[in-house]
Amino acid sequence: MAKLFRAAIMGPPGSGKGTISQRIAESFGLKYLSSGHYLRDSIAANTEAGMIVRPYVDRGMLVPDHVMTRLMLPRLEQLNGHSWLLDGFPRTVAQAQALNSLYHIDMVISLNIPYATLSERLSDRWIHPASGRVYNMGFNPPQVQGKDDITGEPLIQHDDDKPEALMARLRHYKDVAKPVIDLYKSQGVLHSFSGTDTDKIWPYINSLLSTKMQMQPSEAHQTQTP
Ligand SMILES: Nc1ccn([C@@H]2O[C@H](COP(=O)(O)OP(=O)(O)OP(=O)(O)O)[C@@H](O)[C@H]2O)c(=O)n1
Ligand SMILES: Nc1nc2c(ncn2[C@@H]2O[C@H](COP(=O)(O)OP(=O)(O)O)[C@@H](O)[C@H]2O)c(=O)[nH]1
Repeated sequence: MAKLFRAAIMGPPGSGKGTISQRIAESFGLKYLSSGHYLRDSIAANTEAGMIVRPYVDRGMLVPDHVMTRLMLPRLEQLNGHSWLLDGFPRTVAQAQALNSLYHIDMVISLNIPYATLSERLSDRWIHPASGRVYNMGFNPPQVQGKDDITGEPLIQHDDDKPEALMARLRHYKDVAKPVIDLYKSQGVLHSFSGTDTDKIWPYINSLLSTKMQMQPSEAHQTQTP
């Protein structure tokens, strides 16, 4: 059986995590698990998890670590036997440590995108809430304006994508993400990408994943251990 590959993607809001994750999932067959989509779906469906996390998500606050790990780790258990890519989890060092205690993470992709680019992208971001499919009116517009390509259902914009909310989200992201990035750097699995265009960054990520996913477990282990 091929070696399972476990990866996570990090980056500020609007950095292209969702867009790149969709490409990775399609090109490499990894299961894509976005904690943000999961939380929003749970809230929309009024599940028990949704009711617990709603007060935090509605205020743009982070859900406490013990709640996040209690929700996400069983989801990963359901993906047993699959390679996966996580987006939005782990968000904090405590979440990364909880994940590390159960799984070996092969690769963490970190996206560094300038603030002006993030702000421009998010003001144009439209989402299909049921699937998490992401559109941008300039970069990847839907075939029919305001409608999801696959289902034809209406697209929505998130309130917190407005420029006035973005600066605070970004500052918060930097504070929380830095120690997580440092942790993965110290484990030798961090790969950072900078730029203003997803289409220019994507070939590098594509080729990195092609190389890493072809490696035998013993080779992969040697490169990842500092
Ligand atoms: N580990 C996580 C992931 C998500 N959230 C909550 O879920 C919301 C949405 O998460 P996400 O979709 O990851 O969105 P943002 O980080 O806000 O933005 P983006 O998708 O643009 O990166 C966050 O605001 C936060 O309230 C959380 O508390 N802890
Ligand atoms: N103009 C432009 N928009 C992009 C690019 N890459 C992604 N986007 C759009 O920018 C927005 C944010 O991307 P998304 O993948 O949702 O980022 P995330 O918040 O990190 O998950 C979406 O509307 C994307 O369609 C790019 O290279 N150029």
